[in-house]
Amino acid sequence: MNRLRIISGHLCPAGSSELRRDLRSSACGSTAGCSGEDVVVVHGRRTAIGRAKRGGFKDTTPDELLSAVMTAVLTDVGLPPDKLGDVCVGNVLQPGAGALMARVAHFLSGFPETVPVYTVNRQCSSGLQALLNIAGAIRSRTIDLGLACGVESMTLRSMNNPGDLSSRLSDHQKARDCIIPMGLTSENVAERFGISREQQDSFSLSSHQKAARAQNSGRFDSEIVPVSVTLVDDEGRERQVTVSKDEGIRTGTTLAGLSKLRPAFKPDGSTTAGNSSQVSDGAAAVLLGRRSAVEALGLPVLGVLRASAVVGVPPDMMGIGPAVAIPAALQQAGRVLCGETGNPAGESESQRGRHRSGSSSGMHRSPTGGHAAE
Ligand SMILES: CC(=O)SCCNC(=O)CCNC(=O)[C@H](O)C(C)(C)COP(=O)(O)OP(=O)(O)OC[C@H]1O[C@@H](n2cnc3c(N)ncnc32)[C@H](O)[C@@H]1OP(=O)(O)O
Repeated sequence: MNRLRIISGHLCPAGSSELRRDLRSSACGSTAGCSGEDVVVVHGRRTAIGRAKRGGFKDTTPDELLSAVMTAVLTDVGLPPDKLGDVCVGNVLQPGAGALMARVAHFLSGFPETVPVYTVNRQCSSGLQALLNIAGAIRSRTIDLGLACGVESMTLRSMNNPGDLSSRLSDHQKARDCIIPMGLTSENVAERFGISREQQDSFSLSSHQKAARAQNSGRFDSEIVPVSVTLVDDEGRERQVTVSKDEGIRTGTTLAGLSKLRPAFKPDGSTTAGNSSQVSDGAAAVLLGRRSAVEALGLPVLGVLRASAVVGVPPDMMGIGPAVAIPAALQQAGRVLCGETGNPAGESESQRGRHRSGSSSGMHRSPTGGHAAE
């Protein structure tokens, strides 16, 4: 709820101040202005985010991580699994986008075979796509209740295998751009939008500081499902640990420390281990339903899904996706970001037009789309 309050504080109503109040009341599950057909969020849990290859989940398979959150969400609200109309799992790296892994997790969680499960891969926004798929099935009345999940073990799978691609790739620039390593797409964004190393480091510092404050004051505790796992050390010795804290947060981060780090992807670049997104292992699950069905079962309502948007962006700077998709989702919901001119990072109108007409289909290392839901 606190996060929803903070996010709603970033929004300016497109028309009147009444809209801001509407967002808050619907986020609180109030019935004011609501319909029984609303797609509502009932509950959600996640694992801690583990450091890939060196963290608490390095020896844990993703079906176990997924099963931990699937089980916790239903147990918390007392919902028998046979009430679920469908389960959708977002995954990028596991073979077959994790289809086998998801069905195994499903049975490890005690779900009956009559409840279906499928997986979806929309690169970085695969978990969000799972949520929108479940929401779409609720809206079309295919199901009443569904579980949307996301899971990744970056320890067990590599991002660096592009698979089988056409030799004609080299003839087409956009196609060629799809295999640019993500670190270099980050360098492209920094260069093209003039985001200096200092700006990246100071954003990273403030992100670590905020996350550390939240962790230390226990704000993440209720959303994290503690997972007990076996860890194997370098000598092959096993020990049991319970992972319940995010491992990527560095409480001792300083600007001086960040500024000493070498560029990770390009000798004269500005993306470093300190200001990059990290390589992680973890899982999350969210229970969604039609308001009428949710209320009939006496389940809580955390929020309402009002709008969403998917927008394609150029593959050589795929990281700008959210800057284009969030305003599009807000526009659909009749809201705008405070100070937002609809122009991500100072692009020209013609650039934006090109992005929007771009493909939204994901490619191996360079996702091409942005994704947002409100
Ligand atoms: C939508 C999307 O997110 S798409 C993007 C998907 N994700 C990616 O592409 C991942 C991009 N990131 C990466 O590939 C990796 O994080 C890399 C290559 C940049 C760095 O990988 P690693 O070397 O494993 O990073 P790691 O976190 O271990 O840090 C390496 C060193 O940098 C230094 N360092 C990292 N963070 C900090 C910090 N905040 N302050 C000071 N030093 C730091 C430390 O010396 C650290 O070594 P230590 O852990 O032994 O102390």
